[in-house]
Amino acid sequence: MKMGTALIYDEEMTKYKLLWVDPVCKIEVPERLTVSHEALIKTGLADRCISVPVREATDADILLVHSEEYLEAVKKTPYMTLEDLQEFTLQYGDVYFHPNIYHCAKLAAGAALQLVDSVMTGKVRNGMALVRPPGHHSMRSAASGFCVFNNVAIAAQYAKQQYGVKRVLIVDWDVHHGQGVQYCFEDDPSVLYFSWHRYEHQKFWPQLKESDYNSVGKEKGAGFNINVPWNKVGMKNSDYLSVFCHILLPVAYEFSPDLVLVCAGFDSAIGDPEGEMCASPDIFAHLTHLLMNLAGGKLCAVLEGGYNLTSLPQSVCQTVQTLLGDPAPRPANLDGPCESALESLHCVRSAHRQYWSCLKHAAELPTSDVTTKRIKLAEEEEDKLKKVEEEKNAEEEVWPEPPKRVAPAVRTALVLPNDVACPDGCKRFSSSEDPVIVNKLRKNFLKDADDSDALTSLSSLIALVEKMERNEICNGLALVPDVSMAMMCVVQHAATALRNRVLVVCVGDAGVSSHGTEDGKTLVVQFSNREPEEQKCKYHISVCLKKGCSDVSGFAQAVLGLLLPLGYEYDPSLVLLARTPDSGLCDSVWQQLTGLLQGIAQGHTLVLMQEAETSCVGPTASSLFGDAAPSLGKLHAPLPEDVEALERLRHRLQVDWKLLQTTAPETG
Ligand SMILES: NCCCNCCCCCC(=O)CS
Ligand SMILES: [Zn+2]
Repeated sequence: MKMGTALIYDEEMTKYKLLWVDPVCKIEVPERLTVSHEALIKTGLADRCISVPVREATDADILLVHSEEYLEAVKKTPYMTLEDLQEFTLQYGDVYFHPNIYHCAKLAAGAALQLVDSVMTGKVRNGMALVRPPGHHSMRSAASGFCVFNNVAIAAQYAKQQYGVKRVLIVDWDVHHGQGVQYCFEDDPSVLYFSWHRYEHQKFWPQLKESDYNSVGKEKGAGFNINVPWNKVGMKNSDYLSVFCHILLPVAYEFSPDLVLVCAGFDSAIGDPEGEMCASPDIFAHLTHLLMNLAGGKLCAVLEGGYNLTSLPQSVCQTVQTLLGDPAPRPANLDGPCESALESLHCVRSAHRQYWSCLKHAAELPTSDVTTKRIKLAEEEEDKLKKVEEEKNAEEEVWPEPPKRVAPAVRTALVLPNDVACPDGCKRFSSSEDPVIVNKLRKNFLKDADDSDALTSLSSLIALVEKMERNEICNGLALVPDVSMAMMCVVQHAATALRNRVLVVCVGDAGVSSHGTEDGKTLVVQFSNREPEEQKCKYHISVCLKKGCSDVSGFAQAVLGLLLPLGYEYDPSLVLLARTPDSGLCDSVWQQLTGLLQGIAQGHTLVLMQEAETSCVGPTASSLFGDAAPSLGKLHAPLPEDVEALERLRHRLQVDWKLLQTTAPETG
């Protein structure tokens, strides 16, 4: 039941601008919206979306967050002279007013509400609103940071009030701290606010103590406010993905939101004069993908910041193309988080370990804050030297255009025994018996070479892999007589034919061939409840969970905090996902796994299942076809021994796999 993606845009929101000289505000220009919308049109993405009109937020909508006196004051601005507008602006910081900005601010908030309506009524699955003025800095009775009304905070309150939404997750990937959102929900356990932001030990705007990692929320809201401070500029894709895998996703799955709102600011992308970060626009394809299996796929992205008129439209397109379900591009060389990011990651995880069972075993804060101080002093020295350097070249950054993301003609192909029905939307696949393949199979694999249906399914499987390699088919599912044999067959074929690496994810106790793990052509990650004999090597990883995969939260944390980082760092061209009937995995967890893994290898996921598991064909096919996986519901605490085992395993593997690191290496 793949539903569409809403796109909300109205050119009226381009009709206000800065009317006087103000070096801080001059970057917030109407062109931000026009270049973004034009890029969506030029790339054909706009036409694939469902266009939803804006509306004006009503007074009642705005009063969900803001005070009457503030609203009444802003209402007067359309009638002000230029001098009055400048006078009025002076009472706030880093923001400007214009005769038409009140109108546009109502449209920006109204656009977010239209998006919530479209998603909550099931008219669309997800969507994006291109708006200005942005919202996440505005507070109950104050404008701030180019923001007038807090679009996303209003949308969250509206969703709770109008649709009885119990839990809202707000992900703020803008490079600034949305202090307005934090203040609005800091004592509210029904709204989990996550923000990363340039901080530089409180030296960066808005220079608030409460933007640091130890602001975790207040009273009942303690634990429901997560701040990830970036204490250096130049953060890259690895830093962003690490924080998603080791902080946001584990907590988000434990929280199990009914709705996800994104403060989609793109000033966290390379080239932006505000953020001065180095993450490439395609990272937003992955950030979006990683959120799309939460809340049954109900995701509303609302534009916040983004001031580089080249990286902004690129990032917007990457986000919308992922919302539409197109496969994400392969993440370019993820070389692990930097030391400063690891510091922040460590501090955030330890500040929140008392609130979230998935973080229970996170390492303590570095005991001697001497260490932290020493690191800080060293950093400050280093930064002073680099500062001049950075100021100069923030604007001169160059980066490659994000790679084209072509969705194959066929999305999902199934290799099924003739008596098993093919779910609608998917394509039944059987290969012409290619004699070359058949003979090779006969020779290498088949015990009794005349086992014709094994031969048929294996040769179809190989043919399917070749079509995936040629990007003619995106992903596939095969019901096979013998999962282990099929796995070995695909791995051996891939090792020779495919230019690239294969990630083998095995759920359950199928015998897994270690072929290709010695030279890294294959990475095997096996989940089971059997204690592994000594860990074989860097490319053959056994994850032992007490109750195997039947413990939802233990398995979920293993997938989010271990499998995903490994998969992203390994960056294979094919993901082989095999399950055996003994796996004990329930459908919804299996669908989450199948959904999440499609962010890797440009979505080339090949699922292998035992022929007997026909009941799992439907759920698997729907996930491969791009439907959001059903929510897992609130996760209870994983078994302590599982969390400890995962921490030990991660600690041991992080030497080889940098995306598994969660603490800064002990400084000497
Ligand atoms: N060059 C660095 C100086 C700091 N400028 C901060 C101005 C407010 C930015 C608000 C914003 O971008 C909303 S997303
Ligand atoms: Zn921003």
